[in-house]
Amino acid sequence: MATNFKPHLPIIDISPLLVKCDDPDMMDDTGVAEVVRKLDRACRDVGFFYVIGHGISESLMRKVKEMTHRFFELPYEEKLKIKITPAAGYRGYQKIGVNYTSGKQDFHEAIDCYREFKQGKYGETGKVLEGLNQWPDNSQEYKGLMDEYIKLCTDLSRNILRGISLALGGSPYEFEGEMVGDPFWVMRIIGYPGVNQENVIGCGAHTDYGLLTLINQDDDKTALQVKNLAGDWVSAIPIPGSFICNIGDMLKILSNGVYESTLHRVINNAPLYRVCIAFFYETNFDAMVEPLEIFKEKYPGDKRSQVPKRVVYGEHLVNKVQTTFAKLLEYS
Ligand SMILES: N=C(N)NCCCC[C@H](N)C(=O)O
Ligand SMILES: O=C(O)CCC(=O)C(=O)O
Ligand SMILES: [Fe+2]
Repeated sequence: MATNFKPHLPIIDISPLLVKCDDPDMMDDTGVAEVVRKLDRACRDVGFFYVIGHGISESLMRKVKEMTHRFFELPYEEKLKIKITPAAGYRGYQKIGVNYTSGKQDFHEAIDCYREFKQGKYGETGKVLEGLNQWPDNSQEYKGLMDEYIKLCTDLSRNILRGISLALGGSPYEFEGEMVGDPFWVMRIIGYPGVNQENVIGCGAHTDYGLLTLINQDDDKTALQVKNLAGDWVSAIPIPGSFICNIGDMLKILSNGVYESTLHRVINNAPLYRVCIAFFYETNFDAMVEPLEIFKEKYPGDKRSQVPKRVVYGEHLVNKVQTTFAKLLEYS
């Protein structure tokens, strides 16, 4: 890494927030107030930031990526043993070209996972995603590691959202009430072969669907690009040990449009295979998501900002999944 390296996205050390995150008066702490101020700036300016001081060990983050590289190195026949299908609740492995974004094929392969839930819990909408996550059966180790990782990412997301809740001028707990008390999560374990052409897109431009995303990416390739306020694509250069954190569609709605979900895409022009583990922290699956009263009062909105419409999160997710995999049956 060049010594004059200057990332385009803010870097936020959230350790002061984590120390105090169970104290309702955390905002009285000057360290917390400083983190909150930085979160507000980052969420208003670009909607993407690096998180350091997050308490998840760099060795665990690295192990997750190493095991993922090992999985994608397996022969296709092996990987296809845990193939994604509608009957499996859209959980499991998809080969390159199966995933579509805005009607175009993406150049990545992935394992998709969702929080598991009891059959029937979320009615007709939920049925689409019913099933158990699929892991290579010769690797209890991978599943065990990822279960631990998911637990840590869930706690971390909730704690970052306490800071974001304060940043919006609320109590620390605005994102833990009725709509978010039982958070759903999604995880995509993604592999992008290196390609030598500018026009092969690893993942087309999109916003994320939920509240908050935590991205754990390889340290030695730059591929994720973020659209900034000026409309330019800026690279999210890897910072070892950090997560890249970004805002999703549900946070935009809950915040009454004060924080935007930011467009991003992936182009891996490196000669090397890149992996990324994207963890998506979401609202309750069956939540009717609409701007929170407190933020409607604080930010009545001006003519520029369109007030976001309300949506049942599970319906938003299922719509996205079905569009993404509209061509799935042609591949099985
Ligand atoms: N769960 C989330 N956020 N997944 C993001 C995937 C984005 C690409 C997908 N093909 C799409 O068209 O949305
Ligand atoms: O590969 C990445 O860095 C990001 C992937 C992503 O944006 C997504 O899966 O939603
Ligand atoms: Fe994304």
